[in-house]
Amino acid sequence: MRRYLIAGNWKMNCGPGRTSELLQGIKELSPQIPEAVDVLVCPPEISLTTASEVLNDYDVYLGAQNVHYEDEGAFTGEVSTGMLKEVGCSYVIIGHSERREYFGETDKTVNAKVIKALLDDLKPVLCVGESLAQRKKEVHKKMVKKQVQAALNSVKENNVSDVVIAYEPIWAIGTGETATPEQAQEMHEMIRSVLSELYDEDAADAIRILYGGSMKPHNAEELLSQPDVDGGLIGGASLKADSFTDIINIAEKLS
Ligand SMILES: O=C(CO)COP(=O)(O)O
Repeated sequence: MRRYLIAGNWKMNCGPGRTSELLQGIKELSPQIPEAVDVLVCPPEISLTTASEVLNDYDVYLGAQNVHYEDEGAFTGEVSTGMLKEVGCSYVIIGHSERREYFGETDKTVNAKVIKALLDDLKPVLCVGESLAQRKKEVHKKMVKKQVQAALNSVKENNVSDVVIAYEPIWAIGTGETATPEQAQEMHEMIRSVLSELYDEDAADAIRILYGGSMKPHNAEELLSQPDVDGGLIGGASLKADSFTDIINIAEKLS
């Protein structure tokens, strides 16, 4: 049985001060994280240390939004897996469409980062998803399949269960437009079938596939009810304590 993972991608929002306030707000609204649900927050790098201190022994995982695939060296502006672990991260988002679009992330770098994260015991949240033009041309399944295959190249069956995949149609990110539950399920099912071509059935079955793209309290229930939707990677609605905890509670109700 896959556990729901409700993850907040804060993007370039919340310095240390706001991070502390937002996490305190979440703690107040949800002093006890429901047992059946895993919760993850991914603040900007500059706020990870503060987040780690505020979270302390609160049952919420900490993640970063990016990582480099080398251990150290002359890579201005980058951070390594070791640094992220040192400040308490256990997850890292890799290959978000914004990084692919604005920062030159490619299938090749995404693959190198996924491999490095797994090697160093960080769980990658691997993002895939098609653009509106690709969906209109009806090549979305082909594109997403290719992204999943490329990102998991050389990833072995014995540690693939630590990978989380986030299907995020680019046309639904920050637009208020959400994939319908049927569209989401269709893509998640396709991704799972790609996983079962690469790995045995049990391994493919254990991998969590999150939906991302304008997930809000009002649409979370129908999205999370889909059999292959195992959680959400939430942008805007994760920046408010009440909407984020509402989605956590919806996941608990469905568990
Ligand atoms: O990109 C996303 C999460 O990674 C989704 O962002 P929104 O929830 O703001 O659409």
